[in-house]
Amino acid sequence: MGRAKKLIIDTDPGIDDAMAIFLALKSPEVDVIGLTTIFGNVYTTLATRNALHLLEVAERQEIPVAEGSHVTLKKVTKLRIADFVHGADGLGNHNYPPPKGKPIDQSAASFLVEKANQFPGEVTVVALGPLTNIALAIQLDPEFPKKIGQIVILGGAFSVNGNVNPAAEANIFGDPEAADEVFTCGADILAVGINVTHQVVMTVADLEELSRSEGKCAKHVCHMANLYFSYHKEAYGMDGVYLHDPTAMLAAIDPTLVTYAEGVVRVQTSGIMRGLTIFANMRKRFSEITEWTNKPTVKVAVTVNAEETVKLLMARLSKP
Ligand SMILES: O=c1[nH]cnc2c1ncn2[C@@H]1O[C@H](CO)[C@@H](O)[C@H]1O
Repeated sequence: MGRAKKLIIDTDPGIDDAMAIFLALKSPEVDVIGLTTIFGNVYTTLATRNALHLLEVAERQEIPVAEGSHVTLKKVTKLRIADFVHGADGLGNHNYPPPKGKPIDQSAASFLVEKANQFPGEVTVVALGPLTNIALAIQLDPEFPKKIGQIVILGGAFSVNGNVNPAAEANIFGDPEAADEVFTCGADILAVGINVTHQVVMTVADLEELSRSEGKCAKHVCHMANLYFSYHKEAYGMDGVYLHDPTAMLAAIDPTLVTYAEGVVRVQTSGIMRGLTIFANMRKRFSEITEWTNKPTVKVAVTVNAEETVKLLMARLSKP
């Protein structure tokens, strides 16, 4: 095996974020060099606290946590927080004790820029929340898209309904202006949308199996997961949960788990379809110039090996 891929996780923990973070920490293919935090499932301050808590549970406190933006790219402070999915504390309403660790004295955007400069072309960012920090990194250093290795985005609803409303997926809806800036920045981007993550489900039986494992992270996931399961029962009538963030993380770890199409993605930033992601494939040569013309292309995941994805997540979380 080659050298481990350097990874920064931009995250708003979140129960499925917790699974994805633990998964990365238990995966030899990647070396997690930092966590950056963002609002989304919780406010940014709580995201930072939860990131530090999860590193403590995994006994990986040496990994730096850089706090991200508290507001959207347009400085909007009224945010939509998904406490009804993850609980008021973001981790299933258990009010875990405050972490001992502290975030580093550097913003998320500045940390992202520093690492991209320190290891040009070598750093993968897995973005599990709204894309504000990544957009701020691009504004801070316009060369960031060229210097970052890859950005794997958990976000978007490509040719399917959203989960905030029929148009928009939660992470893109959280900051559509940032998302449009990131999708068109020219970096090597792989977007994993809910059209793909809705195929990857952890069942109650999977959870029970996980709870029998000796893994400390697995046990912690099981402790947190109840509320996430009851939300899916209520919202979708299902006895299982969508593995959004772990699927994006596994696509970064093992790209062969997904197939993708390549084209230009633009994000709707106004009106009733704010947050809509529209992918233009390259098949038609439009006679007119459109908002997609001459923009850099990105990769958008189309299919996923769901069975293998769930299996890998379970195996890795179960490691002691
Ligand atoms: O209904 C919802 N509203 C807001 N956020 C949600 C909802 N369902 C899931 N997520 C969260 O948003 C990301 C995927 O879109 C995931 O991080 C998931 O935990």
